[in-house]
Amino acid sequence: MTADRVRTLFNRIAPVYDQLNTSLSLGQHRVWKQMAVKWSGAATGDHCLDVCCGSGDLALLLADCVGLQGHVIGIDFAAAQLAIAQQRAQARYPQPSITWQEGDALALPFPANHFDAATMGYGLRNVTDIPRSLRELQRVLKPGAKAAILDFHRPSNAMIRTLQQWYLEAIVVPAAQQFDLTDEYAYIAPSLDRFPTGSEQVMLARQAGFAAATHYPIAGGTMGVLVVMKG
Ligand SMILES: C/C(=C\Cc1cc(O)c2ccccc2c1O)CCC[C@H](C)CCC[C@H](C)CCCC(C)C
Ligand SMILES: C[S@@+](CC[C@H](N)C(=O)[O-])C[C@H]1O[C@@H](n2cnc3c(N)ncnc32)[C@H](O)[C@@H]1O
Repeated sequence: MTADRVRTLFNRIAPVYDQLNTSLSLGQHRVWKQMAVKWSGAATGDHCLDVCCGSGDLALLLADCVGLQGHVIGIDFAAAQLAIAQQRAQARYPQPSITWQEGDALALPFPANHFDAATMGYGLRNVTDIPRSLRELQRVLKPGAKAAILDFHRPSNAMIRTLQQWYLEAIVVPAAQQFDLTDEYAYIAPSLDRFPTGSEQVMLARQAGFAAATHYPIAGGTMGVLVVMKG
């Protein structure tokens, strides 16, 4: 799938993206995102980056960590997703210290060695060049800084893999049908088939220049968090 088609897909699903995530994961996606933010090491006063921020879930959680003394930049190339993120942030008091920026994860508009921590939630599987995205993430982190990359993947356990595929086919795609988004949500399954396993992600992270990389399976192995650190 080309970058333009990915952008179009996420612009199209933006109005119902959050509500479907919540209903389809029974609210668990918030827990998985909180885990990723915790593992990023973001702390009070930090300057953090949320890559492929979408409607802003992880950026808003990062902002809670860094407080008003810190700052978070959420970057995404789907304007409709960023508009939702902006609305959600503006509904908060006090206004979180976040900048929403339209941009490409494959060419981050930031200097090298700039961020204290970063997150990427369900974004790495959707970029068109995973090694380049990892190299960009490594470039913009400060030495010693970490990033937590949360995403789905195919579990190694055959029974859980079958259950995951059943859930996607029998629950997720039919649920999207009510919003005429069947094709958009049917994209998830083949995207999982193409996505590297946990150990492959670790190898890709090391090849991208990260000094350390560990993959933590969560949600019964249907997802995972790749925690990387810049040397
Ligand atoms: C926040 C979640 C998914 C984000 C997401 C990621 C994508 O790449 C998409 C692509 C196209 C359309 C939508 C998305 C998208 O929303 C996770 C929660 C929502 C999931 C759709 C729920 C699916 C649950 C998993 C398949 C795990 C099943 C567990 C099994 C029953 C053991
Ligand atoms: C599944 S959403 C994840 C959104 C959010 N991180 C979350 O956890 O809900 C994937 C996001 O990645 C964005 N995306 C995909 N490829 C991108 C790229 N090359 N540059 C910037 N954003 C990209 C899409 O526009 C979409 O908003």
